[in-house]
Amino acid sequence: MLSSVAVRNFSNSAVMANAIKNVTVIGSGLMGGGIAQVAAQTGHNVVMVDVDDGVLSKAHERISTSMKRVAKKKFGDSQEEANKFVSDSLSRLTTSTDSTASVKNADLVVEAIVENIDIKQKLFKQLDEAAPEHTIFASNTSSLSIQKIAQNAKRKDRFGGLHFFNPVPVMKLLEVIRIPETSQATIDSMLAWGKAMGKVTVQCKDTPGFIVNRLLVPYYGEAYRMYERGDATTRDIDTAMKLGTGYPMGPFELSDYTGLDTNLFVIEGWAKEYPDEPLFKVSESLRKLVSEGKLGVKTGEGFYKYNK
Ligand SMILES: CCCCCCCCCCCCC[C@H](O)CC(=O)SCCNC(=O)CCNC(=O)[C@H](O)C(C)(C)COP(=O)(O)OP(=O)(O)OC[C@H]1O[C@@H](n2cnc3c(N)ncnc32)[C@H](O)[C@@H]1OP(=O)(O)O
Ligand SMILES: NC(=O)c1ccc[n+]([C@@H]2O[C@H](COP(=O)([O-])OP(=O)(O)OC[C@H]3O[C@@H](n4cnc5c(N)ncnc54)[C@H](O)[C@@H]3O)[C@@H](O)[C@H]2O)c1
Repeated sequence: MLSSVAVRNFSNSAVMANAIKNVTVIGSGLMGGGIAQVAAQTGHNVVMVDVDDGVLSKAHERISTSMKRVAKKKFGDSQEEANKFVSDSLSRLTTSTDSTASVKNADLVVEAIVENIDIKQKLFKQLDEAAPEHTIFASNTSSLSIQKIAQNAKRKDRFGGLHFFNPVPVMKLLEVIRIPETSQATIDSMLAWGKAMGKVTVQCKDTPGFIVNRLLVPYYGEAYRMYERGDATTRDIDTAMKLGTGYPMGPFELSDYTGLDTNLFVIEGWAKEYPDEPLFKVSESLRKLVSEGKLGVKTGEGFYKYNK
């Protein structure tokens, strides 16, 4: 359902931004769960979609735990207010395994499924046929081109990137990405929604890695190469970056936190696309850890060991 400021002339960039009330988040993993959580916490009606009910119920549990942490911080000693915040927020969150049915009332669809171009393209083609005309589509991709993801969708003026950061309930930044066809009304709606989500927005063209990951990838790469040459240990590199620059995590801790499979997927894609760029060369230590199933915090071991 659209609010009274809603307008339907998407070809006119001067029109007022659409107020986004109903949000569908496709993918309920690390990122989709976080996006759905924050959207529900900030008063949006949210449908969260994944491939089966088992995955969705685990995601619902994680969201509920995280919401309690947020509520504790927000309301301190007032248990009553904290409980109300959690139950009101959860009442706005529903789940579904049917992605096409889930977009019937959506003002905005945020896709946060696996980082695979073919699967993302296929999904958006189906959604394009099912969603109302006014619905805005966005991808939370870390590394893929938004233009390529949008390839099979007709609504290119209502397509963009909304790149959140992990953990979504904590990280304040939202990158808003435009492709050449994205209308100004769509950008305005996405910026307004980002603000309503409590995030600080920055804008960027559809360039590899947008702002943050374009800078983060060479940084990781240098750290991995320093370790592989034996110049310093992972622990000392992490300590140096935390205490020397004030970063909350060093590059190896952050890699384990994000997931080494995700890191490998990103860098292999870029190495293939930009074979002459030495900054995008795949790291052998990363490749080895992933081949051994050591994916970081989620599997109990990556560059470091974790208690599961
Ligand atoms: C050559 C080869 C190179 C190959 C490299 C390829 C690289 C590819 C890179 C791409 C990867 C994709 C990246 C993605 O697209 C973009 C990103 O997301 S980048 C990652 C961004 N995130 C960060 O940088 C996180 C940095 N870390 C932190 O900010 C903190 O460490 C932390 C995670 C917030 C945890 O903080 P801690 O203090 O350690 O732990 P606490 O548990 O005390 O938490 C602090 C504070 O936060 C609250 N909190 C934490 N987690 C949650 C949660 N899930 N839900 C709710 N609240 C949470 C917690 O309650 C605490 O609050 P407080 O009590 O302090 O008020
Ligand atoms: N992990 C990060 O730190 C991070 C940060 C920013 C952006 N991203 C991007 O966000 C996206 C999701 O990453 P993630 O870390 O949450 O992954 P994840 O593996 O934790 O979650 C992906 C979820 O999508 C579901 N899924 C897969 N195909 C689906 C489909 N067709 N329909 C519905 N659900 C489907 C999976 O079952 C899984 O639950 C990726 O594009 C990733 O690049 C990741």
